[in-house]
Amino acid sequence: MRYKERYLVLADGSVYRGYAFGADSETVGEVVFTTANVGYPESLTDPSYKGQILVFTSPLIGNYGVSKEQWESDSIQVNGVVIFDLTKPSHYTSIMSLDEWLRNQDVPGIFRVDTRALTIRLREQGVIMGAIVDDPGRGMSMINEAPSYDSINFVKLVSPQSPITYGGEDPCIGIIDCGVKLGIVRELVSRGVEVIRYPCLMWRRALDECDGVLISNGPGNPMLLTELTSLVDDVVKDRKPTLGICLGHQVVALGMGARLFKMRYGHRAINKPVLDLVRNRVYVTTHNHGYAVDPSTLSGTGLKVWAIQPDDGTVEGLYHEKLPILTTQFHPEARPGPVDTRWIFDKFISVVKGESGWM
Ligand SMILES: NC(=O)CC[C@H](N)C(=O)O
Repeated sequence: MRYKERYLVLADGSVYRGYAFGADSETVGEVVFTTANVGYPESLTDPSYKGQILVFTSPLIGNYGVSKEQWESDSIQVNGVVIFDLTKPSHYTSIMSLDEWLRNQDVPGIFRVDTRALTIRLREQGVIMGAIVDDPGRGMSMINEAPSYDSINFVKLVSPQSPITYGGEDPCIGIIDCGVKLGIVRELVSRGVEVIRYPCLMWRRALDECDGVLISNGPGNPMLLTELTSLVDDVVKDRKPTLGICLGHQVVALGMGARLFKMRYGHRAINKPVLDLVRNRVYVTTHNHGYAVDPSTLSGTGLKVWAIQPDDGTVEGLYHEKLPILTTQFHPEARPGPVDTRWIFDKFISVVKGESGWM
């Protein structure tokens, strides 16, 4: 089979040549990379990647195909996919190839890109807008016409329209769903509790109806979510046990008065060490974020750092001195990734039941 040529054009004018796979369409998005060497179905369906073109640094992607249990939402969420080598799948659970899946879901991919050169570019100069196109001449005008990634409220696009209930026993956990990964829902459901996902602007109902709330992960620039600061005010007022994951961690920090910043190229990986400063332990964790909390702005917020990323010192976890609030910048549900931090869900439920405190 002959593949047609396709191009990844970056906003700085650089052009990477490759071949087309997936949908026969073109796209624009923020170009980011993940170093995860497995878990491509989970990453591609993670709503936190909405609006981004995802580059896999691992050279072989697609070798075990796609199966439904791996999906973190009901569709592919990335705008486009960049890989080095595309292979035919071989796995007993696979129902289709990566190529077919992207085609079915109208998501374009490009393979045989020099992903090492591209990743060095993104690491050194930072993430950047880009386009996957068949005609490289069109790339720059598409990028110029598209709104920049940082200016779009993607949470609105991935938050559910109405509550979704999963059966279970007391206590009830309300997920304030800014684009929750199904892995987080599964972690809670598997512990036998009642779980309700609420549209993220319906937090008042979540706080009224549930015993504890989880503010979920989600896509885009958290600094645009100013309406969610009222959610944090209500969490403070109600004193309900709260867990914030990734975007949820950023929303809590923002609502408490801390500031956030955009990282040069973020953390997207399944093997990032996180140092637990309270327990003096290191966990290997899953990450997908491009923004982080500025630790110099935490004084006076009541928030304290309990975990950091030892390579660059980024804040990885916060807790409140007086209120039952804990947050993680990393993903305790993993999906994909190691399960070192699943205990956070056990702890959350015991805090909600009043059996222990967070720390
Ligand atoms: N996984 C997430 O929740 C990502 C949060 C936010 N969109 C960021 O990139 O930092």
